Amino acid sequence: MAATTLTAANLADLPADVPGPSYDRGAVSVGIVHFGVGGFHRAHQAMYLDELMNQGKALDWGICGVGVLEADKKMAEVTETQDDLYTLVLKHADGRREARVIGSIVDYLYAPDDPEAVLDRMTDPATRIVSLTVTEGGYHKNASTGEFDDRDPAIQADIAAEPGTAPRTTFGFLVEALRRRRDDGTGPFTVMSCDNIQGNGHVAHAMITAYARRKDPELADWIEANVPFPNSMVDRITPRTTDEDREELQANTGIVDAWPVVCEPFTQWVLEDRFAAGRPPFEDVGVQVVDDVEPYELMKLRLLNASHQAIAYLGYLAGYRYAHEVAGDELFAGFTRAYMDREGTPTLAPVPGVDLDDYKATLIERFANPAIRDTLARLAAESSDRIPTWLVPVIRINLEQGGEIERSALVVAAWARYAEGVDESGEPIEVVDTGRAEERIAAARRYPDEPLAFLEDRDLFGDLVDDERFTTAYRAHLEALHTDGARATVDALEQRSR
Ligand SMILES: NC(=O)c1ccc[n+]([C@@H]2O[C@H](COP(=O)([O-])OP(=O)(O)OC[C@H]3O[C@@H](n4cnc5c(N)ncnc54)[C@H](O)[C@@H]3O)[C@@H](O)[C@H]2O)c1
Ligand SMILES: O=P(O)(O)OC[C@@H](O)[C@@H](O)[C@H](O)[C@H](O)CO
Repeated sequence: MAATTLTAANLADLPADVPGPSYDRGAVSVGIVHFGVGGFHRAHQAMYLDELMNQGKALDWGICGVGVLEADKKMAEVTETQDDLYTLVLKHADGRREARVIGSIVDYLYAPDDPEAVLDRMTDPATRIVSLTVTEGGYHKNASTGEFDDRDPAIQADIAAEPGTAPRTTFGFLVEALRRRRDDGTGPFTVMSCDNIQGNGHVAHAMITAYARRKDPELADWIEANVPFPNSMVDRITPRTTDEDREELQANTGIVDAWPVVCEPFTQWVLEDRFAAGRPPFEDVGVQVVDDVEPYELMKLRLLNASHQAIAYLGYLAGYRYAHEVAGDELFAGFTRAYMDREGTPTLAPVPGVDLDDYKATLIERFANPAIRDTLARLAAESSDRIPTWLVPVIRINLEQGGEIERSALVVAAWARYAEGVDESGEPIEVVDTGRAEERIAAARRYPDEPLAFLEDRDLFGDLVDDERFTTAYRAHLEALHTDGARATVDALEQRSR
């Protein structure tokens, strides 16, 4: 098969079964600036925009991506070489692949190279939405107090900088751009968070205004009064792109793409309709535009994301390395479903139009899709941002209402066991937890002398360490994980609760 390097000039040479943009990309203008162009943004928001553009709509809502981290340099290089084009490959469970080339991202700026160019884009009146997928850690929210946490050195540098100085962080760019737009009368843009955070819009609002208040209280008041931060629930399992994905794409289609995205066929986006200066007609491509996103996002975070945590640590300790292996193992699938039914679901309000039994069954099927090859390492990274956000609220509510906590306690214990950094076969585990890995590993290794040491961090767990019902379950599970291993511990728990 002839090789086609993915560039604008080569779009006409794409194979017949890989559609490219049907619209004239030259006619697309930027309306959205997006921070955090990673796998998920390219599989989700940019795909929805591309679908709209294929319908001849939203051509004034093109995306300009922005990267603020050193690690984003690679994305800058690839977007430059490929005219911002990339291939999105849906992997069906039966082995089928569906590929298409996405054209909705039309520019990419690597902020450290030219911060003023980013601010120029953000202050252009044509920019009406600034969207974010900057991970849970990108919001600087202290999980325990719920307050803005200014300990990140880059955030501290941006707070200390004089007004008008080029920022380094996402918050720095947002607030400086809003200051300039207020001062020159351009007016606000909408800040649209698409991260997996409960109340992602509310959190973005609270943290960004808290940051702004540290720099300029009047500006913070203006942001409070003028900038909308709609909440959203976003869903599509998007693993990291691997070299095998690149090679497979080339072998199947001839397309040479330095950074394609692979993901599951399922996709969902539920979005609140609060925008300062208009929005694309998202509902025309299946986005659910609703008044209140909360029931949907709690359902997703406490069932899907919290279950991912259950799968990650227990599965890894048991010797698995991929999510589908764990979800395909009856014991672990049963445990995960029981967590959902007995601990996650009782904390949820009814979700309009959703049958939760179907939803949960579909989740196990999605996790079990063997084509996705989502690694447990991805799911087990950044645990300090994830367990407190998704699982600790479930535990708290169940403790308050006398509900079950056994399985959640086992997941937390499995995190502690995983954070010791050695698996059940004595192999080292790479614990990825930005800014916290060393401290988490040290706390985990205080077992067995201090069995509750891992829970003592109140930033992460609040007062769980003081709750005897929780600590009794946690201690027993942690001990069982050490003496019997993950599989036997899960098995014993499931036998007991039959
Ligand atoms: N991958 C998924 O399955 C999935 C699904 C739903 C939602 N999400 C959300 O999207 C986020 C990103 O996931 P991804 O798969 O694209 O990850 P990724 O690693 O591919 O990309 C993450 C992007 O965020 C940027 N980023 C990270 N920390 C940042 C910070 N402090 N400030 C600014 N930018 C920062 C990175 O530079 C990168 O561009 C997740 O954390 C989650 O909230 C992901
Ligand atoms: O990407 P994170 O850090 O929010 O969480 C890891 C996974 O649970 C998550 O990426 C899921 O795959 C995703 O939320 C599915 O929509």
